[in-house]
Amino acid sequence: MSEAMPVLEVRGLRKSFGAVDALVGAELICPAGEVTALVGDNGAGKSTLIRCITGVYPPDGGAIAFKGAPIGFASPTEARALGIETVYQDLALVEDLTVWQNMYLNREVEHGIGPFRWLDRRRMIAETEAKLERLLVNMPPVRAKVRRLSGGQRQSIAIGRAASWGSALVIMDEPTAALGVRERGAVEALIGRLRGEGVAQLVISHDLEQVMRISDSVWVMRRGRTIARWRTREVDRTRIVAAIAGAEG
Ligand SMILES: Nc1ncnc2c1ncn2[C@@H]1O[C@H](COP(=O)(O)OP(=O)(O)OP(=O)(O)O)[C@@H](O)[C@H]1O
Repeated sequence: MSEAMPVLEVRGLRKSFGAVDALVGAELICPAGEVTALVGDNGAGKSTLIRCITGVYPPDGGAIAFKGAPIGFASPTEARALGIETVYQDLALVEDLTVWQNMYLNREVEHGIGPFRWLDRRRMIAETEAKLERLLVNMPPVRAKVRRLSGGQRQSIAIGRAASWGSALVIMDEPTAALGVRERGAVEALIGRLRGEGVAQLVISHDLEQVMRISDSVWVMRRGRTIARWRTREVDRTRIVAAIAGAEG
């Protein structure tokens, strides 16, 4: 399908919850520098697939390879350590903290040795500015509390944070579902910029217009299975809709 190096490759993934077979043969390839769209009806298995990739759920069968090496993530921490970051719909930002504090949440930089340690506030502020300025069009003040930011700014901060930590793969669950047209445009621009930097991005979206605008390939899931995959430029919306509904594949 693609000439680019696959950062992530999923083969025949299976996962059941009791009697519910959530995944019965999921496939996925996410190449570097590409936006891979994952689509499918409610309950198709998209979230379960992402949770298996990121170590939240152990799969029952199948294989996941990251940069060509097989992985069996035991925890989300391991996935993060390898460079897989996920932006969930709730964004995991702390409203009462500033932009820079959110950027360094659980990754605080300290000065000094032994008991004589303190947070290197100045460095964290400067680095947040440097990292986000490169990616964001309308950069909010890094000292502003997240509570005061617009929905689009929050989403951009969450994606920017995910991308800033040397991530090879950024996974986004409905990144613009709650946004207006302009804010959606800003987030899509950010996704475009990350693509230019060689980051592999996996985007779950119900918005097929958006899928056509931003993705390089589209993977369709239905009832736990990958049933279709295309290069985006070689498919149209009608065919994707038909596949989601089960008329194809
Ligand atoms: N923790 C769980 N326990 C039991 N069943 C689950 C669990 N998580 C998901 N399922 C079931 O697995 C199937 C796949 O669900 P999943 O959430 O992965 O679909 P989805 O494609 O992400 O849907 P949506 O677009 O609504 O988020 C569904 O039948 C769902 O009810």
